[in-house]
Amino acid sequence: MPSIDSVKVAVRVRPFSQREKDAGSRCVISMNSSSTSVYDPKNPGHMKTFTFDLAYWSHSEFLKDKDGMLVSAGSNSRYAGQREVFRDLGQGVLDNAWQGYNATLLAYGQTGSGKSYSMIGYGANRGIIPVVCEELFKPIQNQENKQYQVTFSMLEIYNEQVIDLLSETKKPGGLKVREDQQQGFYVDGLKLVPCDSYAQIERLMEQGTKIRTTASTSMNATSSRSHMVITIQFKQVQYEETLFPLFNEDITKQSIINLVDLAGSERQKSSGSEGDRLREGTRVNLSLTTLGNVISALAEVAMGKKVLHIPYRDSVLTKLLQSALGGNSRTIMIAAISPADICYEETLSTLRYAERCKRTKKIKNKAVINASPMEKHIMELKAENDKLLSRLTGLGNSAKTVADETKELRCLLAENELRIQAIQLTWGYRLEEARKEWEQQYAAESQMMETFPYLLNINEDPQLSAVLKHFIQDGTLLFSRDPIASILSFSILDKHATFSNSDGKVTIMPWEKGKVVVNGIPVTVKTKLQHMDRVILGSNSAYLYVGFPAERTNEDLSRYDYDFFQSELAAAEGFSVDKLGVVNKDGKPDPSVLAVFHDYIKLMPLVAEANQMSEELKKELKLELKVKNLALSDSRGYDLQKEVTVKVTNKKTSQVWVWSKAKFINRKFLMEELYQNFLDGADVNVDQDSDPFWDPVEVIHLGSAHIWLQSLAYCMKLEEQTEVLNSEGMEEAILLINIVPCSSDGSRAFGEDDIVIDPLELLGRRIDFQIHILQCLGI
Ligand SMILES: Nc1ncnc2c1ncn2[C@@H]1O[C@H](COP(=O)(O)OP(=O)(O)OP(=O)(O)O)[C@@H](O)[C@H]1O
Repeated sequence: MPSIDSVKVAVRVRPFSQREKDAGSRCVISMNSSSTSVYDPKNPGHMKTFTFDLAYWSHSEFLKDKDGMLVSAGSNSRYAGQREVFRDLGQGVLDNAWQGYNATLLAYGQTGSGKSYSMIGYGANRGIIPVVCEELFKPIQNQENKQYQVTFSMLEIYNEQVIDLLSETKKPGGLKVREDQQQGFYVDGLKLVPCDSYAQIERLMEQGTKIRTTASTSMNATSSRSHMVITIQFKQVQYEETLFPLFNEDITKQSIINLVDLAGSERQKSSGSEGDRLREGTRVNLSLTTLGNVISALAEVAMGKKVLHIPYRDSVLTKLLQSALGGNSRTIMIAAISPADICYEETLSTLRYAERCKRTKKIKNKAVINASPMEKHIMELKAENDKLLSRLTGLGNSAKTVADETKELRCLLAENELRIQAIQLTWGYRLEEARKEWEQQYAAESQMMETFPYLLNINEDPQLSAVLKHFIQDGTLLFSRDPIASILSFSILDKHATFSNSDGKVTIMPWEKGKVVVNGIPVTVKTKLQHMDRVILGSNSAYLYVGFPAERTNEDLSRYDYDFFQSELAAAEGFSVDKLGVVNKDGKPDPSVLAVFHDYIKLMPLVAEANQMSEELKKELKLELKVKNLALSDSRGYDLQKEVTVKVTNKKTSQVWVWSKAKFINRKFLMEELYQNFLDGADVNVDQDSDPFWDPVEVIHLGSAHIWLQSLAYCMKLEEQTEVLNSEGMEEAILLINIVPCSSDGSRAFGEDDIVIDPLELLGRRIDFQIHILQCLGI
């Protein structure tokens, strides 16, 4: 009997991050039973309320217990920890699996909103995936007369390519998604590893995370741009005593559990970049956009509208999740949100997305108890043997022809029995092989760690940090793009740097043009490394150097996170919180200054990568981060006094334009797409209108400045002045000018140190200046 079930939606709000705390963020979320309200920080009276199946308050009222678990602080606390979330959502997935139903769990939300925390977890706070896997094996160990077959697979979808996270061999272009009448869509060649214990799954997840980290570095992307799909196939096999031993096995149920950690949702439309003409064209995350379209179409169906086409086939993710979304699976979505006012727009869009999912509830997926193709095959063979047996029994022994037929039937019977045996043997054999493989890998790494110094990768995504180790064995290690060295990284040159390990010392020697930074300082000569040195190779590959075992103490490696590396680099380049100035009465930096600082260090590696891509693609551009002073209160009502922008200079024509942070991030995705095509050998000659590096719309050439006299309601503020040589070799000034409305009394809303230029003054000098208007606020 098919069971009718629906899509379940839960929302979870996390605690403030350090950045949000530093920036003095306010919480804009409140929860009451299953309803979640979000307040507009710019218009506090305005509130929007959503109702989902479940709402988890994980923002406050918690404490850390002795094992490091976050638990509720007292009996009145509303805090929902990992245990509560598992109880409501994970347990259901498990129960489904035991009953033979498919189940799918999706986590949706902007980068850093807590998707991985809920799905995978951090340290003692284990998420749904590990607990589901562990719990799955518990009853298994206590049962007799039953065999349970669990296979595990882990894949990543990045830019519509499927990467097998359990396979060391990387297929160019990724694995293919194919369609089969019976199975639907499946990934051809995906490694399905048989498992018989939770420990094994834990190791596989570790291994998968390593490959994910390598892939994320080589593809020049953080994990927040890829979807991770873990699939567990769970098969229950019952043994029954029968007269014929080979017919003992009876496969009862099979369930497929998909656990999906989706890419950061803000990538759908990099908010704040709406005005950008290139935004619509972005295919940065086709899968996430298509998922939204599929959900919308399903929601329309649910509302009784006629929908001719549900676009499952438009992306890899929706192909793989087709049955989960509209068919044979029970589906749960967790919408992860940040509590902070600065994330208001993203939070609202996450909740709207979740609301659309909720509407698809009415679709009522038809969950059906499954039988696998292999089981079907065994059943067919058994059925055939049943027939052969009854024919055999019906035959007498007398006539010769009958004797011949009997012989033939017995042969067929034996053949089928052997086939059944082969299928059944495969499982045990595969299980043993898989176990041997991971044991070997584990032993090899442990031994290396006890012998050699190594480089530990540091990633922006905490899930992917400190998972890769590059051992520096006796002799030399060449860091290169060579895949054999398993260091495939963007902006790492064919010959980048050489590490040498001799006489108990490790040194690094950059090759010509190979960018190497140690502890924030660029190095060009052979340099000795000390235990815990921070090494950045190329534009953005960060590693912590862990010295010889004798040098190690019990230091806390987690202190050297990605932000630490970037802050150190920024400080070495002369940028620090102190330099930004603004302090409060208590002498502490103003939260807005901290926010600008965090933005700056977050954008630094991205700008370095963009410059690297520009160089390789011969775009002749120079990108630089600039901290811009905003008016104390500007037309957008921002109370920030500073903002980070990216200034782009065309080195050939000296044209200059400035991108907002959001626009730069959006453009950077598009640059990466172009760069990936370049790496794949495709033609990357695009016209200027579709060139993500180029931004002619933003550059307004004023042949003369007199147009500004038409409206004296605006003032111009000189941001920066650059002297350049024009095509005739004459010195020319480029003024970066910010235009803001004058306040009503005619005074200008600028800080004391700002140079405010009068349009009239410009008019007098129009012949001497080529003027690029960079931002026209409020116009
Ligand atoms: N419920 C929670 N309780 C405590 N800390 C949390 C919670 N949710 C998230 N965090 C913390 O917030 C940070 C960001 O969370 P997480 O890595 O899960 O985000 P994400 O949405 O998966 O981001 P990405 O898209 O980059 O993978 C982490 O440091 C995590 O420990």
